[in-house]
Amino acid sequence: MNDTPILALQDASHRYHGGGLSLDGVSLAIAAGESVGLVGESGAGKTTALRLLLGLDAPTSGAVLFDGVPLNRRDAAQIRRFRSSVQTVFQDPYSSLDPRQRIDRIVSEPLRSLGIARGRDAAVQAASALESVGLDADVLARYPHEFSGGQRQRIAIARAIVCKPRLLLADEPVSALDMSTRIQVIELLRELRERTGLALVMVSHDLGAVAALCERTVVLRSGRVVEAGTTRQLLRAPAEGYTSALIAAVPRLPR
Ligand SMILES: Nc1ncnc2c1ncn2[C@@H]1O[C@H](COP(=O)(O)OP(=O)(O)OP(=O)(O)O)[C@@H](O)[C@H]1O
Repeated sequence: MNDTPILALQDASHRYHGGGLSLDGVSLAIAAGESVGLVGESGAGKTTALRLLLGLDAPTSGAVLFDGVPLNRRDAAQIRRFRSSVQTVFQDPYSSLDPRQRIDRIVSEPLRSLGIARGRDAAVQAASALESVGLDADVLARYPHEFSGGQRQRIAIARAIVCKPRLLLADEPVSALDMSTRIQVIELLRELRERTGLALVMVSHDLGAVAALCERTVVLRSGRVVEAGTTRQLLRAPAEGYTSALIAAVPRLPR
């Protein structure tokens, strides 16, 4: 069995141009099939950590390791492997789908850009990805504006899983949705993970969503990890006052 994490931050720090440290010596590893929640108050560094994990920004010091090897944006072969293994879902399903493209083009885009499939093969795989998020193949010829927020987030998830990645990085994937849609999308992500073994890193303000989806939770404050452990343990008996305050800020959380 291969124990090397799929993706890891190794003592990673990051500084935006002209600013202070947005991330300060963070280590975090995600192994196959794991689910990790990243929580913390606004400005804690959650999105920065996710941007480093996605290779969108490079750490100022420390490293991002993909399958144990430092991620190098200039290594085209590695980046191609990375993109077929690590996919992402963003917060806003209204801005994340190109309004001028039909759903079949949107969902099959990773297959074409990664050279995995084209034409009829890509269409078949897109239809299958849509089916696995609970949408019929008849949505393929339609455009994003014809769908609700929850349906759009399903389409974004279909696009993310069409190339059968090992890890999904999700930045507030349910925050823009109303409560009942939120529960459905959480249930969909949970079911996808169970069925495919997809690993998940989720940034969320919603500790209820983290409790439902993530076995482990990492708490960030001012760019540092202040607490990390199983989500169950952390929610029941937080070691840090900061974590207790985050929990107390959530109106109704299953305990
Ligand atoms: N593009 C940027 N340029 C300069 N500073 C930035 C930039 N983006 C974020 N920062 C700063 O980096 C720090 C971490 O921000 P980050 O967005 O990672 O936090 P976050 O935990 O995701 O917050 P939120 O929950 O509000 O999205 C903050 O102090 C923020 O002001």
